[in-house]
Amino acid sequence: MTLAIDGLGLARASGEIAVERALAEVRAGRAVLLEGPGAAALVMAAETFEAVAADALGALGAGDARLVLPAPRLTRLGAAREKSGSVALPRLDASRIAHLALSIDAHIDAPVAPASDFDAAALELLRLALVLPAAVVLTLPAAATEGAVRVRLEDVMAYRATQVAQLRMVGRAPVPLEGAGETEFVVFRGGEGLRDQVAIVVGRPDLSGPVAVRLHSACLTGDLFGSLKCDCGDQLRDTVHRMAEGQGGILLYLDQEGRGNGISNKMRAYALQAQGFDTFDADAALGFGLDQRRFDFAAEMLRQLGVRTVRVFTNNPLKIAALKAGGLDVVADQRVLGRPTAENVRYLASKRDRAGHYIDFDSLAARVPD
Ligand SMILES: Nc1nc2c(ncn2[C@@H]2O[C@H](COP(=O)(O)OP(=O)(O)OP(=O)(O)O)[C@@H](O)[C@H]2O)c(=O)[nH]1
Ligand SMILES: [Zn+2]
Repeated sequence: MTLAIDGLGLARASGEIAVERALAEVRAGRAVLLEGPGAAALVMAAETFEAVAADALGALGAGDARLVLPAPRLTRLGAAREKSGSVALPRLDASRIAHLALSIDAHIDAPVAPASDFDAAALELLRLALVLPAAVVLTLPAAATEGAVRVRLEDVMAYRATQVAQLRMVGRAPVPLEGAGETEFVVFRGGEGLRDQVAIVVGRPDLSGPVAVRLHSACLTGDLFGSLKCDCGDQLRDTVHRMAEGQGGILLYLDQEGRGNGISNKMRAYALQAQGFDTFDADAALGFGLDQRRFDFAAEMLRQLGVRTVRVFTNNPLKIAALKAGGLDVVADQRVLGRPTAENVRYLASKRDRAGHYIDFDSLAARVPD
C-alpha cells in the first residue's frame, strides 16, 4: 500500500522540507547536494571538515573544489572584497581549510574568484544552519551523487521569506513572573533561527491603542546567567517590570542568539573579544556583517496578536524601521538602558558608534563602577 502524503503537508512545501533536512545535515557535519540548473555541487561546512571527508571528496575528483568565504572574512585574510569569493582547493587539506576558515592570523596566498550562485547559496545554507559561514564546495555533473540529501539552490535562497510566511501560533498559557503577576506566554513556530519564538504578554494591554512592545533577541549568557559582557538581562527584566507597572505590553523573545549568528559563533566572537577585538570586528573576522537579524517576522507576530500601533522599547534604529516596514504604526520609541559595567561599556560604545544605537554614553560612562 502506498501512503498518500499530500494531506500531511509534505508535498505542498517540498522545497522547505528539503532545506530543513539540509540544515540538519550540515550541522551534523555531512555533505549536502545543492542542485541548480544543469549542475550540482556538494557542500560541507568548513568547521566540521575532517580528513575522512577530504578523502571521500577527493575520490569524487577534487579538481575544482573550493573554499567559499564571505567578504568580511576575505578582508580579514588580506584579500579585501565587497562580495563573497572562493579560493581553489587543489588539495583537500583539512588543516589548511580550518586555518583559512577560522584562524585569526591566517593569510590568503592564492587568487580569489568571485562567488558563483552555488557559492552564494552554500553560504546562505550555512548561515541558516548557524554554523561558521565558510563552505567547502565541489561542483559535480548534475545528479552524479547518491546518498546525500538534495536541496535546490532557489529553495535555499527563498527559505527566509518562507519562514516569515509560515509563522504561526502553536501554544499559549499563563506563566506568572516575579514582579509581573499576570503574564501569558504565546509560542510561535517559524520566523528565524532553528527554534521557536515566544511572545510574553504582560498584563492586559489595550490592543485598540498604542501597545508597549519590546523585540528582544535571545542572549543565553546575559538573559539567563547575568553575564557582565552585555546589558541584555537587565533590559529584559526592566522592560517586563515597566510593562507590568504601566498599562501592560508585549515582549517578543526572538530566537536570534548572538545577533542571529548562533551561540557557537557568538562564543567564537567572544574568544576574539578576549584578545582585544570589539564586538563588530570580532564578528567580521569570522565572516559576519554588522547584524544578521531580520525583524519582519516580529511585526507579523504582533499582527497575529492583534496589535496595530506600538510604543517600542529599544535603542536600535533597525528594530524601529523594521516594525514600520512591517506595517505597524510606531508612535513612540523609548530607551532601554541596562546597568553599565566595566566589562560592557566598550560593547555599548561600539553599538552606539558603529551601529547607530541611541545610547547616551556620557551618562552611562558616569555610572560605570570603579
Ligand atoms: N555576535 C554577537 N552577539 C552579541 C554580542 N553581545 C551580545 N550579543 C547578542 O546581541 C543581541 C542583543 O539583542 P537585543 O538586546 O535584543 O538587541 P539590540 O540590538 O542591542 O537592541 P536594543 O537592546 O533593543 O537596543 C543578542 O542576540 C545577544 O546574544 C557580541 O559580542 N557578539
Ligand atoms: Zn547579551
